[in-house]
Amino acid sequence: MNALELLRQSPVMPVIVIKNLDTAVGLARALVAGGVRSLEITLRSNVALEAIQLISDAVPDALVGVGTIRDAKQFDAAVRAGAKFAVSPGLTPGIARAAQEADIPFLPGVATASESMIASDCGFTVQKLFPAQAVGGVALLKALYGPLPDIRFCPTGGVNAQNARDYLELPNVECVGGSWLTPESAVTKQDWSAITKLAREACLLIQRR
Ligand SMILES: O=C(O)C(=O)C[C@H](O)[C@H](O)COP(=O)(O)O
Repeated sequence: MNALELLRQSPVMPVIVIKNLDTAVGLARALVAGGVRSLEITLRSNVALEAIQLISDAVPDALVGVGTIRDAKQFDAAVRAGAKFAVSPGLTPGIARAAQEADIPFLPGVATASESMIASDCGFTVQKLFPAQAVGGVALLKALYGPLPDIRFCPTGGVNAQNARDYLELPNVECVGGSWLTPESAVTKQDWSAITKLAREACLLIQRR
């Protein structure tokens, strides 16, 4: 699977922080039950790698990836844990090398035309616009489409059920990312039916063009 095919799995990529390993499998199953298969497990907790391994083993229908990659070491550790794709809020030369060597889709984070061009130069033409709302949102993506029409984006950061559709209508957007499918209160209570409902609503609400 390449990065474009990854983004086409579902219109929304949940950005997930697993704090308690006991919630990992239930949360993944709840999202998959709602139609959301690609799961970005961020390296923002100390159990993230274990969670990637656990979900990969226990939920075969999930496509488990890693997020918040900040250096090459983390990239390699995530691949060893079973991550099937990787996402970063930015791009460094070390991460670019690790991603070129690894045989998994990688979305570098970009926020400007120059960053998008540098990432594209490194071979990554499918990118995460981050933090999407803060750096210009829909207007920025429309502006980038003129000079950089071949680049495809997954806007993330400030995207939610209310504005996701505006992003998905753009020709250079394949998928949006966000944390709104996994509210901490529902995860803590292990209210999996609430999570499944949010995932299902996201898939229904967000009509592809
Ligand atoms: O952890 C990462 O790798 C990030 O890039 C940050 C996430 O993309 C945002 O935290 C999601 O943003 P919200 O949906 O506004 O909560």
